[in-house]
Amino acid sequence: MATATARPVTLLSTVLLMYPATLLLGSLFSAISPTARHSRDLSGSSPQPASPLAPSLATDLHLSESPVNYFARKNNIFNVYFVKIGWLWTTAAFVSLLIFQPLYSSSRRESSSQQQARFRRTLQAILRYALATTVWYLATQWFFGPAIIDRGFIATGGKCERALEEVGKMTAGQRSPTGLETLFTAATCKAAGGAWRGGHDISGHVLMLVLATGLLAFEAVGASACAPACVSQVGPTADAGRERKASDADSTPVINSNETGGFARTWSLRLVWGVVCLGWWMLFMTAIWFHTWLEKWSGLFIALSAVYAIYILPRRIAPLKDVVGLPGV
Ligand SMILES: CCCCCCCCCCCCCCCC(=O)SCCNC(=O)CCNC(=O)[C@H](O)C(C)(C)COP(=O)(O)O
Ligand SMILES: Nc1ncnc2c1ncn2[C@@H]1O[C@H](COP(=O)(O)O)[C@@H](OP(=O)(O)O)[C@H]1O
Repeated sequence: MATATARPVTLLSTVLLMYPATLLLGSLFSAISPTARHSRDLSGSSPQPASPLAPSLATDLHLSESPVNYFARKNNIFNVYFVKIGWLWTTAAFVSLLIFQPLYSSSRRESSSQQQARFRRTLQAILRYALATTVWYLATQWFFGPAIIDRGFIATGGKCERALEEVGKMTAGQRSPTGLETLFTAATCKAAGGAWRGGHDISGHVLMLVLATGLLAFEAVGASACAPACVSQVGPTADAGRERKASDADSTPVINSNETGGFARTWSLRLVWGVVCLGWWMLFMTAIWFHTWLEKWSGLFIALSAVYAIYILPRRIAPLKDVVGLPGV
């Protein structure tokens, strides 16, 4: 058992390297692509120096207003309907695994110990999802007030520029607006027409996309690895499946439900891998068009640490494994 889990640790850690590789590739593309260079030329009026190491292309260069590339627009359809509600897609894909993968739900007859094992496995999968969700939520949505990303931004000297000016004008002579900046989050700042500038703005896109694709990929690989064994266990449904092959004419309700199960199983995996692939593509786009190197890498660092802690560390630390489990085991 020890060797069975030890080998994948190295393999899985290596697979995680595809994330930094994606950011590197994106930054490289951004540096050498004539289109990206053209974007930088257009932004000559930007207050920020434009280089792959300098603050944000799209965030500061207003690519959403004069986009050269479709994916450099903040309002591109994939950003609006996929990334901006990315955790909803992640949740839907994850839930589809729980419902349709035989690892978690099975129509075959089981002993009570098998049922208990399945129940425990499902709870552990939900716990892994809850841990990843908590990281996402605290980092990007709420952390006893503004999210960690927003707090980090303000702590490193960032502020809501235009909005502060407005508030400053309104309250001139009455009270200092300086303290107000801590009241803002990136979302409220932008909603108030302000510009979120100055500090270290950890990329929420990178953080969420790495966390979501990591979570789904590990869970899908685990569920797929088990699928053949889970489905081919001897049992009434499995027997029916074999009969189905022998005689197509002899369809029974059990056989149909088996077929429906296979269809749902396949499509739930397709949904998961679809979300993972699109997530990776949008990560690549963020790497090319948005943020500074450091902001992308800090987003990556937080997300990869979480993925490592949830999916790889338990392979090394047995008590942790007993609690969160491993996908497919
Ligand atoms: C101390 C203990 C605290 C415990 C906290 C527990 C938190 C549990 C939260 C439970 C929420 C579960 C929600 C699950 C269902 C959903 O997914 S609904 C949410 C749908 N919303 C999204 O998917 C939003 C995703 N978008 C973002 O996160 C951001 O837009 C972004 C991608 C990070 C980018 O942000 P920008 O503003 O564009 O920079
Ligand atoms: N791949 C992508 N496609 C479109 N917009 C992106 C993007 N990656 C980042 N952005 C935009 O860049 C800004 C900073 O993103 P983040 O900090 O989450 O990485 C956000 O702008 P808005 O907040 O104005 O929508 C976000 O929508």
